[in-house]
Amino acid sequence: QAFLSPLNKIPGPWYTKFTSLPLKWREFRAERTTHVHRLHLRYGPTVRIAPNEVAFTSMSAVKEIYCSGGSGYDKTEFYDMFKVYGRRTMFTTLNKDHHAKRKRILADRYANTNIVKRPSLDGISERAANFVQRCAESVNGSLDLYIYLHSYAFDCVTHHLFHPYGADSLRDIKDEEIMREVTFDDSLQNRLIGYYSPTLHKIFGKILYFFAKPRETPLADDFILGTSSKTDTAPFTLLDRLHEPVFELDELDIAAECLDHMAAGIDTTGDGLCFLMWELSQPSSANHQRRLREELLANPGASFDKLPFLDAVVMEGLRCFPPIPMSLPRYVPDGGRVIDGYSLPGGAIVSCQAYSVQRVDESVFPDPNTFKPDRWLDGMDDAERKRLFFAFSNGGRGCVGKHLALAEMKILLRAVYSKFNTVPDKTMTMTDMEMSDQLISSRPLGQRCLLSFIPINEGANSRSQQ
Ligand code: HEM
Repeated sequence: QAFLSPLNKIPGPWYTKFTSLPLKWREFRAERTTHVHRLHLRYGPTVRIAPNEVAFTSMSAVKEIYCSGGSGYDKTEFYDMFKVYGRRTMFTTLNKDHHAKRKRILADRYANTNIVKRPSLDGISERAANFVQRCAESVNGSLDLYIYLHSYAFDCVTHHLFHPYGADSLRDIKDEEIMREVTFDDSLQNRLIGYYSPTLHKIFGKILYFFAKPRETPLADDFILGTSSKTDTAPFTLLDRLHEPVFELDELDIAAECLDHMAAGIDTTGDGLCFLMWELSQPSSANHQRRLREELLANPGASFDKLPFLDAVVMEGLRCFPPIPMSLPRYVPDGGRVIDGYSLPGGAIVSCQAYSVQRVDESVFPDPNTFKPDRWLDGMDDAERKRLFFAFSNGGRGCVGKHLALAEMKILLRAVYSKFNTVPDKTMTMTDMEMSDQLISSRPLGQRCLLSFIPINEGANSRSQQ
């Protein structure tokens, strides 16, 4: 059968005609993203990565797979691994009609007009101030950003879901424990075995426990189950919307949706900021850090979304270090489709990964592995760059939390870099910051990121403003 597959015309290593084992091996080793990227560099923008799976990086493929008909092709059962409390949430619905129904309920709370409302933004700013307080306390030592940026993201996302019942993990150790439980989860291998071989997982589940831990988040479950039943949260919150009787969602549906959004909001924003601040702290970025500070100090009253260099820094951070760098798998619809000139049968799995989409086409992103915020300030070809920006995916199933995430990132960076220089702690190694893929997101391998915060004194201020 392998010899007759319509995918045989697609470039790729010979073994992908017969087996997906090399790909699965990389997944188990938390290295899928770089494996797929290397295949793109060797075989081009379209590459076969397994007998029934093809990866793309072109703009036309992104449009076809993720945007055709509004929300693109249906998701694959890969997303079953993210089901919570046995329920399907907006993120885990596979079929686009089911998805559209749920999105109609939720989208309003994530619209930019809702995010920029005072009580929503004030909550983010307060949490950024709590973070800066941590930085100030660490002066003359170092701060583990990995921990505290995840705390910041946890506090911000739960503020948006539950205010006034959001978490306060930057100041309260009990809430920090919840964040640690979610963030230090190590269930990748266990969940992959459950997905690829449910029978093996069932038979050896108990023995497996000692080698590959399942996902267990009792503290987070308690927090969500306790909080999602509240009916008096602020009007801008997601929970307020979910409780509207007209939607007829039961308690478990509501809890599952909230847990999903909480998880979606912690690692993504936390890791995105972590990789970005690490990069900004490198000697090679000293100039970027200086320019960022100059812009912030020269415009103390400007809105966080009206600062061009800050925007460029965030865009370039998400381009170089997309928190979800990995393939977002979709099924080719019945009847088959042609993508980038290749005929694909219905049921084939196709995907794009942000890490490669944002790197492979060097005519749009020259010198793709270098962090260069200025590329986003060059008016030429701006539309091309934005069309290939895939960190939040694209189309109707793209990230609903995008505006919230961008507000959190910019408000935090403004608060920090208006007050401090950052440099890496001497104990950090480059290996600590290598990508370690999880099911869909990637985190720093060492799960630590120590930086030193050096306050900007008045003298330095006036020098940098000259
Ligand atoms: C920098 C931060 C973030 C990045 C890079 C990011 C990226 C993404 C990506 C790539 C997807 C599509 C996943 C797929 O198709 O499999 C997605 C979906 C989603 N994101 Fe985010 N995200 C971020 C922050 C957030 C935040 C703060 C929230 C909010 C609470 C959030 C909630 C969601 C939800 C609910 C979905 C599912 C959307 C749907 O299926 O319609 N994300 N995100």
